[in-house]
Amino acid sequence: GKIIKDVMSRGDLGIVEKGSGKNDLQTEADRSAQRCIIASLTQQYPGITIIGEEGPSTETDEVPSDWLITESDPEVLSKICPPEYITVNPEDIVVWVDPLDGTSEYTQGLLDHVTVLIGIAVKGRAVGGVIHQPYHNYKVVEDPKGRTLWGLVGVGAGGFTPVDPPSDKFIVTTTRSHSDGVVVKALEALQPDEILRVGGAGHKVLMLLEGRAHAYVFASKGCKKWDTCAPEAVLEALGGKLTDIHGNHYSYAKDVQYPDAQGVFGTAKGVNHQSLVDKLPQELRDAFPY
Ligand SMILES: Nc1ncnc2c1ncn2[C@@H]1O[C@H](COP(=O)(O)O)[C@@H](O)[C@H]1OP(=O)(O)O
Ligand SMILES: [Mg+2]
Ligand SMILES: [Mg+2]
Ligand SMILES: [Mg+2]
Repeated sequence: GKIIKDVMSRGDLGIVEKGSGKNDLQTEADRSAQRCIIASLTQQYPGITIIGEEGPSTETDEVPSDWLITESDPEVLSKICPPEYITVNPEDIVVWVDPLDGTSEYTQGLLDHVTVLIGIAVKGRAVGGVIHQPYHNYKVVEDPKGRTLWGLVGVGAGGFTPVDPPSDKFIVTTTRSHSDGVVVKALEALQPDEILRVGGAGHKVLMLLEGRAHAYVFASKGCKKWDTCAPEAVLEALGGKLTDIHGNHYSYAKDVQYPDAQGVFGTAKGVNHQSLVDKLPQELRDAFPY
């Protein structure tokens, strides 16, 4: 988070177009935050698989020593770890890193849409996640400290206070920078009272966790495994659900294809996920085959 803020305050974002479609940018903040996270995790956990959005690191990728994070969150360490995670083999663990989610919005100054996502998959299932929001409350406080949410399926979550969505209306959140005709068709099928178009997969799941929307619906193949692993784990640790638009969980095993090719469908705790999925017309679902 600090690296992301430092790049922004220096003013030269170093934007590169990744060229794989519209609004697919990378900045110096994406590159540096990924080097920090991957170097820190690799040093502490050499036996696991770590996959980052900005590609594999190179041998020349020395990071400054003060970028190597070694401390742990005492709140998390005070919890009792479920036995299935204690005995898990490092080979069965994949960590999916999105060093900066919401890059488009970052370059446009919509800073609270930005999150840092670190998702932990065990045997292909997204079970652990950290969502760091470096600019949380930046419009209200002068020098925002940011906040860090975490969740582990079977343990719970922390770093924030969950809120239930309102019961008198139905609010859906979706993309603001990667929309198209199919994305809109899916929203229309759900007949929401309100649509909140905001950036970032992490940020949209925050909207579900804080009761600002009931569902996150993106009928498009633009998201990738690092966008959804951490958000899925935190959401599900608190009783929500995140799947593809057919209602099936993605695998986050090390050999999967990166795109979330069947879209994203997330719901807050207490929302009937399957009955919302069932509202999508068959012809729309047919556009997202396995
Ligand atoms: N077409 C796309 N090309 C590249 N990235 C995408 C695309 N669609 C979604 N994403 C990624 O998923 C996130 C959520 O999408 P959206 O904000 O449109 O709802 C984006 O911030 C972006 O992650 P990132 O910013 O990490 O590259
Ligand atoms: Mg990106
Ligand atoms: Mg992302
Ligand atoms: Mg990213």
